Amino acid sequence: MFEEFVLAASTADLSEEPAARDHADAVEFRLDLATDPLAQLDAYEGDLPLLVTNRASWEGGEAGGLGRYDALSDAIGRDAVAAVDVELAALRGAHPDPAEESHAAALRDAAREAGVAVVASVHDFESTPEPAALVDLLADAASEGDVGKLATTATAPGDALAMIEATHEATAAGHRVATMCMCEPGRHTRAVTPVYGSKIGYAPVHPANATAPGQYPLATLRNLVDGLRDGETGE
Ligand SMILES: O=C1C[C@@](O)(C(=O)O)C[C@@H](O)[C@@H]1O
Repeated sequence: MFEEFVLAASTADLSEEPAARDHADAVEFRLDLATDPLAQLDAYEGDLPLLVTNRASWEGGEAGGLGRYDALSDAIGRDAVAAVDVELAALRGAHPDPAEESHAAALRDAAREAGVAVVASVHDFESTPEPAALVDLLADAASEGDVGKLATTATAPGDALAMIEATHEATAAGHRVATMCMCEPGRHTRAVTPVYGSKIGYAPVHPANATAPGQYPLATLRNLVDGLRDGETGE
């Protein structure tokens, strides 16, 4: 997974999968936003492979404490689960609780054992650092996972340019990355960074269920990414 660009329909509700199938390559299942996530996984009969995310509250999600690793460990044992998201800060031991690092490392080992890809992720909910700092973050993330993912907050068009440049540089340096800016000034990066090597896009099936600010609806992002790649918009 992630050799080619993967468009993930981001959702807390796996019953959206049939609606996602026409446009998505995978489903990002947000365990932290879901009701009864393990029961939803038990009942899942969809076609699309799942990327499971249980975003920590200290990284902008709703999952509190180390218990979130239990749900992820359970999830990666399922056939439908092809990838798992783990926060880079935990993998790097940058979190104040040292148990985060050991839990994250154990989860990554278990994922590798199960043939499940690891997305090492970083979020900045305030700003977009300079391109050189972004490249460093991407290199760190890519070295900890099969893909290094970076989502930052754009407050001006220059932030989008910084992310595009960093995506290009990190990819040229041989790192497998996924990049995007959150918020309106950076929205177009979601369509454009795949041209420079970004390997994952995230979009809600229904705009009302967006999992981050500035996401395009799924069908729109599919159309934009494919249009930029193939020179056709499908319209
Ligand atoms: O990390 C990401 C990227 C994201 O924050 C976005 O900006 O699209 C959406 C999240 O659901 C996902 O886990």
